[in-house]
Amino acid sequence: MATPLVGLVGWRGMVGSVLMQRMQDEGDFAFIEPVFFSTSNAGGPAPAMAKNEKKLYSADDIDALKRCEIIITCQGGDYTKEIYPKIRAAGWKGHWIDAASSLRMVDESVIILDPVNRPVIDSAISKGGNLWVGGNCTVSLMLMAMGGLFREGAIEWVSAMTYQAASGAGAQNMRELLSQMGALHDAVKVELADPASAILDIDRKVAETMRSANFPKKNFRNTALAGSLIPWIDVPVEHGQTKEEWKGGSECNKILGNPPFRSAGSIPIDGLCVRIGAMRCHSQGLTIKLKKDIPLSDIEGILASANDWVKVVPNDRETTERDLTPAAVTGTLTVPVGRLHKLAMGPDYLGAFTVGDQLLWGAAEPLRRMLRILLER
Ligand SMILES: NC(=O)C1=CN([C@@H]2O[C@H](COP(=O)(O)OP(=O)(O)OC[C@H]3O[C@@H](n4cnc5c(N)ncnc54)[C@H](OP(=O)(O)O)[C@@H]3O)[C@@H](O)[C@H]2O)C=CC1
Ligand SMILES: N[C@@H](CC(=O)OP(=O)(O)O)C(=O)O
Repeated sequence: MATPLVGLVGWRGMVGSVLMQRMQDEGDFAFIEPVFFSTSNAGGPAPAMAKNEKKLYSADDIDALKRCEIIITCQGGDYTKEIYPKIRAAGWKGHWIDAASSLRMVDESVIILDPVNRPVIDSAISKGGNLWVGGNCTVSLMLMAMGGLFREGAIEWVSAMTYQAASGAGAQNMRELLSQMGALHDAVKVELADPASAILDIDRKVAETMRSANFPKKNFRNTALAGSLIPWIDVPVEHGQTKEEWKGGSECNKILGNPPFRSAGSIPIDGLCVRIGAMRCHSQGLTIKLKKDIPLSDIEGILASANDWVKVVPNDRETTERDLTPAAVTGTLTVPVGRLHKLAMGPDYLGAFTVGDQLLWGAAEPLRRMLRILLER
């Protein structure tokens, strides 16, 4: 391919900014002619990565979008729902790479996570596929961690209990989490400075503060996250699940190229999704029913060999406290998996805990890797 025009939409948002940084880190701009789009500042200056296309185009301008051989969008689902049908109706045959969930489950899309499903991607490319959608962050991070056991066909079912960061709810929610932390600290800072103060007085003041009307909680739908948690993510769907929980089963099976979730031949994957006060790392406690008893040392080898980013953390206290936390993982591509041990239910039940940065492998990284796969064909 000659240097292709690649349209970038949503590049200044939270996911888009992480994507731009990763593309710069990996030298991706050397292989493309970027064309930057905006929903709010058409005609303004494009960012520093621009080469010949120095101004921002309107993200609604179908003719400008159609010039691009590849479009990457992190603008969000509403944008995708409006523009994708229009650009296809206008006859555009280029590659659309999307962070939003809107097109994940349509027949013609592939959910991209190439360290896990490169054969599914390659097969779609050979058949002329041109719609590539990043997976849900929790799903992608679980598959990056457990990809080895899925690849070996060793898993009968998975229950994933999640501990999801504020970033998954958006930039405003990250800010609100910090405001909540600050408000709680402010409420008791005098008592904290006095070593003789009573801890139960501090606790009572903290509880009163998080329940008070002026506690900053608009973005979290009037619920405290700091000092608390929220066991509900996204809208309700069928079977008592939230949409985030439904994505676990539906998207995992699609990524792996299995029959659809809840149909014969698919892997049951289900659990409860919970928002906690981490900034941008999602964690998950996994219960895995294996098809047979596999020795723990073999399991560790299978998991560690699956891709270059998964890291098996020994099941000891010191290493776990050091390496298997959001604080250790945030801002990195490493996906540690640890607490590996056989559960009391039997030798074919595996317990595991994994952590991953939901803006990297959970959002931006699969998109830029898909771009490179298309450029390197
Ligand atoms: N947050 C997440 O964890 C994940 C999100 N996604 C998907 O990515 C989409 C985008 O998410 P996210 O990046 O969090 O959304 P953001 O709200 O951060 O950015 C979306 C757009 O908002 C506009 N915008 C308005 N004000 C600002 C501002 N002050 N700073 C930056 N941008 C601003 C920008 O468009 P413009 O430049 O045109 O004005 C930007 O592209 C989501 O809708 C979702 O579909 C996917 C996986 C994970
Ligand atoms: N829903 C996820 C974030 C997200 O954007 O997911 P999706 O890409 O499936 O819409 C969370 O709250 O953590």
